[in-house]
Amino acid sequence: MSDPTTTKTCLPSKAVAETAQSKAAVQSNATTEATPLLEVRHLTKHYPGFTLDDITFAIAPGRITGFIGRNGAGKSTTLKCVEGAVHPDSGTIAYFGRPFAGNEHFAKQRTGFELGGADFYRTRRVATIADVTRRFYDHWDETVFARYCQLFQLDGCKRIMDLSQGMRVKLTVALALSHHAQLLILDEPTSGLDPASREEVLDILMDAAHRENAGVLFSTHITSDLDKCADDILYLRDGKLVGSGPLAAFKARYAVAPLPEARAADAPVLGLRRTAAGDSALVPSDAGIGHPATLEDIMTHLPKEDVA
Ligand SMILES: Nc1ncnc2c1ncn2[C@@H]1O[C@H](COP(=O)(O)OP(=O)(O)OP(=O)(O)O)[C@@H](O)[C@H]1O
Repeated sequence: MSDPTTTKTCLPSKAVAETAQSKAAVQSNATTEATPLLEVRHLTKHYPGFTLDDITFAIAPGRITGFIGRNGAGKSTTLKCVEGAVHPDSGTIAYFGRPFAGNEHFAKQRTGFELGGADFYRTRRVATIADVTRRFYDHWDETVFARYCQLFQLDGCKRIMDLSQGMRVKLTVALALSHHAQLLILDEPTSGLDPASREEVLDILMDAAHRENAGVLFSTHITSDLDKCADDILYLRDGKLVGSGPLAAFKARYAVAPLPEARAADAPVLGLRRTAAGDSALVPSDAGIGHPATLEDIMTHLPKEDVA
């Protein structure tokens, strides 16, 4: 890779000089393998007409968790509660073994959030956003940020409102990754990206997890994102967690068969999908019929009550 200092940015030279905080310093605070980076227990949030209902999960070091669910399932509400932007009605949130309440600064120094915040600063320039962000983080690494600016071709002189949607996503991912976070929490980081850029972002998340031992939690509607890189899955439906744990084990629970075959075998029909070839049914894999379900199959076979 070429010299990152040649990246086209408007970054103040003083900030550039404040380069290379020691990663070891961050990792000296690292938790043990046994301690989840993030532990959410019984999280509940009520809105009129919607309840995020008793959500419990944990994020471990070195693993990527894909957070999926249909529009309005409650993914962003969950992530905003975890970030502290929304106050839950009940439940507990702990980062690195410490309760979030009372330890927010500790948690945020070690966590990279990408929850769409850059959109609030539409008239500001990329370099200004970077400047504000670097002041907050004790372990901000200018070299890393410059490298991402170069990789993503981010122009520091541009205003947020003048960036494409994809460039905004790349900026927020770059900001999240530039302070040696041990945990990354990203809301739809690949939305609006072209396929090549999506691959770049996913590769970066995989590097963070598998080389740096960071934990990653990210929401997406793109099931191929998860097929590419997720170790674990959280599946929300109507505010309830209906699936969690290793992705392979989750998928192995399901099979897909033509509806008549499912009926003939007296298999429980968990979901239905209308196709040109006829109705297809999502069934438990131990029914012994059909073919293994893909994640896309599981997501697109609607619960029977939603189809009726
Ligand atoms: N501030 C709010 N006030 C009232 N209702 C809200 C608020 N924020 C979210 N909701 C509601 O909570 C529900 C879940 O929304 P949320 O944005 O968490 O879903 P999501 O899974 O992230 O959806 P999408 O995939 O479309 O982004 C929706 O019914 C939404 O209207």
